[in-house]
Amino acid sequence: MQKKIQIAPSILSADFSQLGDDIRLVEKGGADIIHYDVMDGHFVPNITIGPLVLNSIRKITKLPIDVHLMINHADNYIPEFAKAGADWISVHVEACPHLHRTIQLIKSLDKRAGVVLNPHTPLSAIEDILPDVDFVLIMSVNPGFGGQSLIKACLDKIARLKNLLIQKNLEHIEIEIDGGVKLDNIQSVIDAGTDIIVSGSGIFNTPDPIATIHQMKRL
Ligand SMILES: O=C(CO)[C@H](O)[C@H](O)COP(=O)(O)O
Repeated sequence: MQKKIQIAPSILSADFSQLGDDIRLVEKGGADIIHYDVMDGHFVPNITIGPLVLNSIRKITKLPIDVHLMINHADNYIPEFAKAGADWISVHVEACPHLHRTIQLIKSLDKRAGVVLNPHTPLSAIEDILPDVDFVLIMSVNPGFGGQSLIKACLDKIARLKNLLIQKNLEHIEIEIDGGVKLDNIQSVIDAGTDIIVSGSGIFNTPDPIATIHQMKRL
């Protein structure tokens, strides 16, 4: 099944003093999705933004907002993120002891549900939850910070996940990558079988983010 590759700028690398303008800019540039990173200072060693900021940006963009929860106790916060305007919500397999229940909670709120794997976590950890999710997010850096280098072994993991989805007749599940994707490595990411490309510094830290998105889309 041929899927359209989608570009999801991660606002972690936006200028928060002009967040609305930066989101409008990437929307104008042809971004398909806005990627929204939530970090709690426990599951990952950094703290970012919560439902309050999400509620504000929901008012200024029509693009789907993809909320990536890098937090412990996700079940306690998912309803609030859903109410604040999330369209997609993903949770880490490493942070959710009752992952099936958490995925069902996301779906009960009519949101697209995703499961996320850290670079060291094997695909076997998500095999049994695959029929319940809409997308799988493969971390290609250790989560917590933007601007890191892509861990190349994660591309092999994407290729193996793609084969697994074909074998299991689950090709409708989308594969998303997050971390270290830039113009100079995006072709290898596409070749591995990725459907959704998250890029933060690779878009916002370039001189012309609109031109960068256009170039990414051309590839
Ligand atoms: O989840 C993340 C970090 O945990 C970010 O979305 C990711 O790192 C994107 O930033 P960059 O493209 O600069 O690597």
